[in-house]
Amino acid sequence: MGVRLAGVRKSYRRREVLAGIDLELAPGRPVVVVGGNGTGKSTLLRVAAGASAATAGSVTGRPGAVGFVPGRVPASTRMPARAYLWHMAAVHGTRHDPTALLDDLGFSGDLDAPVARLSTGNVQKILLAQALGCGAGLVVLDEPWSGLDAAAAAALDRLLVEAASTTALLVADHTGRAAALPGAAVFRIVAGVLAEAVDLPGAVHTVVELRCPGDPAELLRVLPGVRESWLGAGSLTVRVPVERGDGLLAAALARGCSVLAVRRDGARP
Ligand SMILES: Nc1ncnc2c1ncn2[C@@H]1O[C@H](COP(=O)(O)OP(=O)(O)OP(=O)(O)O)[C@@H](O)[C@H]1O
Repeated sequence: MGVRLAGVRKSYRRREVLAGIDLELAPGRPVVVVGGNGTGKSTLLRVAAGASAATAGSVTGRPGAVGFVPGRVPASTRMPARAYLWHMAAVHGTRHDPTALLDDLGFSGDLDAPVARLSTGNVQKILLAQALGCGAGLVVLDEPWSGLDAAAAAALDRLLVEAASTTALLVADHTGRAAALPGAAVFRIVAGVLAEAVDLPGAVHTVVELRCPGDPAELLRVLPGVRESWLGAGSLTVRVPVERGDGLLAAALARGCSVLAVRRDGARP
């Protein structure tokens, strides 16, 4: 059994960032979250990893040890790198040598220097080593390729392919590398909920301009297949894969929208 997020919501003050996330994380099906800045990727990852509490909903089946690379460097990294790795290994309750992955990743810094004084790429390698080297049942990685040189990035590709078959994996990534993992399911967060898998390059889309009653964010949660949306003066424009166009139109009409324009948008690069 994997890790299950059900109806997960997260608000900061009155702003709801996650508005009902349902997600299953299990070995063999790495889940990749892509999308624009501020859509809630890091928030979702923190909640899944147990680093932040959901406002509502549940996360069940989370294993005792979670390997987590946060989007921001944690304060504990004032510790020397070696001490930090052993500290994290103790936190994870593992007997694995936490420095073992550093060679694979091409770590070139001083293990006795405080993590915070290492170069950006070497800090990232320390964070990856503690997350991937502890035998965790769940690994959550926020932009794991960030700051890595080409050799380290390729090494991480290999490590993740290996990890994904035995470990539940949740990755936020804008480089496109995680989406290439075998069996990857790719999602976007649209209006606080997970939207369907992102299309492969070359997919043909329909763009529909609508005038709709009510809250557009609320509507976007129920319109099927939306890949992108734009708010105009009194209109909402959405892009859907061409095969989802009819379903989108039917759902929009059922919600009282009128259709202002429909165009075929051709292949995207
Ligand atoms: N601790 C916090 N307190 C208040 N607001 C927060 C906090 N963390 C995130 N937010 C807000 O929640 C929203 C989602 O942020 P989040 O970092 O999850 O987005 P993201 O998709 O990971 O963005 P990016 O691609 O820029 O990293 C943003 O509007 C952000 O300002």
